[in-house]
Amino acid sequence: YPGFNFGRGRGGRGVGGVSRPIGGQRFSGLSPRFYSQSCPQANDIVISVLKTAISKDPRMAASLIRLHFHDCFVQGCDASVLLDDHPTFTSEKKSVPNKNSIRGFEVIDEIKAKLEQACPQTVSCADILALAARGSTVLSGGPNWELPLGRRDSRKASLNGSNKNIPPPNSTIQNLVTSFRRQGLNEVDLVSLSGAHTLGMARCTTFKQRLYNQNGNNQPDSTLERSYYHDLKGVCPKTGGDNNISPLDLASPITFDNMYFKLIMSGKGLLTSDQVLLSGKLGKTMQLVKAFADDHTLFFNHFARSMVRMGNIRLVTGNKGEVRKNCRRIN
Ligand code: HEM
Ligand SMILES: [Ca+2]
Ligand SMILES: [Ca+2]
Repeated sequence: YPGFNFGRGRGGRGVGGVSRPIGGQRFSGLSPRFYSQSCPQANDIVISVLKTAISKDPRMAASLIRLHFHDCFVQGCDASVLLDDHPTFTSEKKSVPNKNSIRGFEVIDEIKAKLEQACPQTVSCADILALAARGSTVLSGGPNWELPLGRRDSRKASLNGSNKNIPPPNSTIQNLVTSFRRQGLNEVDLVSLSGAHTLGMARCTTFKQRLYNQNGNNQPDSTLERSYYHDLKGVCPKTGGDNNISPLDLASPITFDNMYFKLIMSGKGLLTSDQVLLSGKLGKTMQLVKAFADDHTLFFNHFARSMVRMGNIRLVTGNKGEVRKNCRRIN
């Protein structure tokens, strides 16, 4: 199809060369068959490394899914999140949402090393993040989907973008909708992608405010269920313990299921940003939380679709990019 720049992994141009906004379902310039000639074993290699990593550390699946999210929301899905400090930019690893928080870099390095052996300088680090997120979802019991590939790696990172674009855990529902909309994602994407919190852990510092002073009146968040509130105080005391961790889904933290939404229905969402999907008085997100709590297939289908949409976020203009040899450094 003319103008589609098929398989070249640049994207950002719509039909007839007209600039399009990022994200959404608009054509991304990616293809699920991008590596079918150049590296047909790419996904198998990813899965085999993931299997070992997740069996050693079951939380790793969660951490890798989150890494893809934190990449895509900053300059698009270009592996900017993987870059270490460089003379011309500061690593995104130092941003407020990422510092002492994101993990999984060693697993990405291991996947990259195996892929460089099998197919030198072929599979981008940005695609590795997307493949690792999908593989982690599947290996945790979640949905599978056809994954568009052909992303290119950035030649810079944006610490500032990372601080600005990744929403904080105390976000209001309006903040969340705005933040997702800025990436070309809608309320449905917000709710389905938040369902990734069916896996993984969060530090005390990310939910402490809810326990002790949610509204500046030294009172807990009234939307927090009582017994859960008491349990959380045990993990997260008023002073200290900031790095203690608690599961985002207390019932099934290493299984990808719709338990997250059931817990929100009973006032047991961990973060403000989780609970406001229901309590924020926004009809659309409230209805979706209920629908996903009732129907796990509906959630799985939406999650898969929204992951593809998130994975398509890219810059409209910008550098040509490259396929990095080492995900931590530009070539
Ligand atoms: C809607 C806005 C979101 C907010 C405010 C948010 C916030 C957070 C916070 C604060 C943590 C805990 C971090 C820590 O304690 O260091 C976390 C963990 C996590 N987030 Fe989100 N998140 C959001 C959306 C997403 C999305 C879209 C995904 C993926 C599609 C995602 C996947 C995860 C996962 C899997 C974890 C657990 C990570 C681990 O255990 O290592 N989150 N999130
Ligand atoms: Ca990025
Ligand atoms: Ca779960």
